[in-house]
Amino acid sequence: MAPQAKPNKAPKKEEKKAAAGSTPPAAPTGISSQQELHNLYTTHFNAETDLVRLTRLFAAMEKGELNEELLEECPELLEAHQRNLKLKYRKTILERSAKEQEEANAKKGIKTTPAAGSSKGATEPKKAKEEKGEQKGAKGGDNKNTKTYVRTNSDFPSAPPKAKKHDYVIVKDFAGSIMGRLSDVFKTAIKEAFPSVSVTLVLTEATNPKFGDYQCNSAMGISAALKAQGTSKKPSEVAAEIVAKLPPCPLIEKTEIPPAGFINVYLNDQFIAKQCGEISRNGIKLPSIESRRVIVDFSSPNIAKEMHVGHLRSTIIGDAISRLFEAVGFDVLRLNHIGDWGTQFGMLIAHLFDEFPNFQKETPAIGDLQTFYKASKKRFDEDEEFKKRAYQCVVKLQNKEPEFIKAWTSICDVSRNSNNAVYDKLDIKLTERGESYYQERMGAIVKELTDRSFLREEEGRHLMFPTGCDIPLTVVKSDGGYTYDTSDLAALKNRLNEEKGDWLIYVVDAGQSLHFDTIFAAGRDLKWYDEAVKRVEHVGFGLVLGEDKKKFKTRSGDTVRLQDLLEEGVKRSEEKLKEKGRDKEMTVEELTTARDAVAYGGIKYADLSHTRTQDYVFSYDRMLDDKGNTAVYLLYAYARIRSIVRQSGVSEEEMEKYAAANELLPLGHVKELKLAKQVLKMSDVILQVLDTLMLHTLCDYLYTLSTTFTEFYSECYVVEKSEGSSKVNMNRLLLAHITANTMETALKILGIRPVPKM
Ligand SMILES: NC(=[NH2+])NCCC[C@H](N)C(=O)O
Repeated sequence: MAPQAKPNKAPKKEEKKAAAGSTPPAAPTGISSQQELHNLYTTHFNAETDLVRLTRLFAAMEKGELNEELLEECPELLEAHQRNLKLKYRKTILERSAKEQEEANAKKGIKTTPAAGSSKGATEPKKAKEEKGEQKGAKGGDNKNTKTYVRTNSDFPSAPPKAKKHDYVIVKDFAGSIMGRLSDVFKTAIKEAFPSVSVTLVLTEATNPKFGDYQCNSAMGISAALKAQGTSKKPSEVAAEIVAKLPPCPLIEKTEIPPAGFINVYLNDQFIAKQCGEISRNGIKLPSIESRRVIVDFSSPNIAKEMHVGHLRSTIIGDAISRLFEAVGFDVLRLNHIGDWGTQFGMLIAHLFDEFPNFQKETPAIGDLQTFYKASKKRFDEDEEFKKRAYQCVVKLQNKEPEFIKAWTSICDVSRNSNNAVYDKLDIKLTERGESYYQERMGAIVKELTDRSFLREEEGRHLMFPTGCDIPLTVVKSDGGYTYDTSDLAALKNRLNEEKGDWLIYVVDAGQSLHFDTIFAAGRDLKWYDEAVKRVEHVGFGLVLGEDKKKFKTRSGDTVRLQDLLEEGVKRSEEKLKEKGRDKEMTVEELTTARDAVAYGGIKYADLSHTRTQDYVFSYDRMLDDKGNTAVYLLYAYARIRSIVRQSGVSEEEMEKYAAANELLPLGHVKELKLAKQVLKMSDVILQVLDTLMLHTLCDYLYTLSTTFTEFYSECYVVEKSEGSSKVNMNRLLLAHITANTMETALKILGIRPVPKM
């Protein structure tokens, strides 16, 4: 966050050191133990220093102005503060999921004690909306090919709790979505069999092949709902009645009802053969979803401060989310909301004038911006005259005086260049739209809030208190300046109204969840958007930790430069490949491609394969391990499948010909079927990730896909050799081919470059 105001400035580090380290007054003579007294004085003196420090922190805390910089003076408090933010974040998530559970139970007729903070009023609108959704689904159902299917969270009960309402991700065409098609028939059957009860469909993948491929677990809920209506029916009876009403469905081979009342669903082999045939003819088809204009705010580092690992997480996650949206045909605007405005530019500009007086004529050779920042900060803290000049620079910059704009641009350019180097390496595309972009718009926001009486003045500051939020937004500071809150209000309105975003996403560390909750609450209070129509959400993530489980830092305790981190990854990845003797089998270009794919893919995958909301430990050794759920493993697995296909000697054209001539890809071996079913799950995984924005689900899927391939390949020959002659099993070859294609699609969504040779 670009600090825009620093009212209760922390004392200079040097001052602090001097105070704590100065010699205590000499002890009076005549005391038995001089040393003891000396110690006492020292303790007292240190306690007093501590007291001053804590009082200052306390005062800031009371004003709600505690920031990380101030907290750095007290590491314990800083840690507690961060823990507190995280706990608050988790609490919100838990409360929301409790509320959802309560709503689901209410629908099933199960009574629960209301969760804290939930009310009747809160559950009702959702229900009404769901009913509206159902109607929409029924209406769209008239047209066979373009069904409108309104998904609700409960279609994927295994999904993590939701943060926001998701009812408006509308699937137009199921393409390969097995879950979608099964939901459709089960919903129809339930509605027909039990028109009086409204329950949410519970459909899951079977956890064990003993229970079939999928399971419908709605009978228990319906049985409970019927009981509440005065009818007694065992879940197994309910299940039987549902099954009796199932419309004919080519997907289903058979169903089974164990005594507990589950409905086990077995997929039809013909259907699998048909789907696989279609994929081998037409390629992987992802479900088609009603197009959305999505705005993804990610990466968003601050100028003048090096991009750090937190920004790296945002960059990797935000890019993968954007790629996912692009893959399903959304209109995506990738925004880099960089911190390029604020009072810190005063000291940077003043320093630039001194260090590079010629900056207007030639590009200043600032080199490392972090060093430049540190130097100017030191002067700012130590030199009153410089500080005064820095403030004047801020005013002149704000007045848009050309010389100052030029200086600001030069500084931004340096930062931009070093960030772009990182983006280029990682194949990341972003549109830069930093805080400065909202300058004029912030004025308009303040006017709107004032005119509509949303601001309250307190000690010269203009605050907004959004409904249900503990901490107000500081819209105007006492010195008349704007804050991070103001720019985010302006950005929110701009993205909703001017950019016409249907879905706004902010990929920012979980520590800022309070900030975003408050901003979004303000947007709703101001009626800028309706939650039922637009999805606006903070996609938070945990910290990056070092192998010591502490915040990721260099040995000397500095922030790790991303350039260095990437370089180190490349170095280690090359060493790894050489260790395996790959350099002897590949050309120099092939080795470089593989090296970079492993290094950058490894870094991305290590991040994406961890549950987003949790902290994760950054470890080169782990990410470059070729065993387990890692990018290296997947890249090897992928290259191996491609090589199996290549070595069969069957060309792409021959495969295409075969696929065109055979509508079905008949598969009989259990391992063939297992692999085919895993391939066919891709669409459902995509839909699930669209709902949750939890990319580790896609990683898990990929990993299972490649281990399933290994199982298949160890039992099923693609090329059968007997007595000098060899015969290619074309169905298996095509199955291998579509497995590799599926992997490629998924890897690309994750932003990982698949390489045909490793
Ligand atoms: N719209 C936003 N606030 N986006 C995120 C900005 C992140 C901010 N620059 C930081 O480094 O913490």
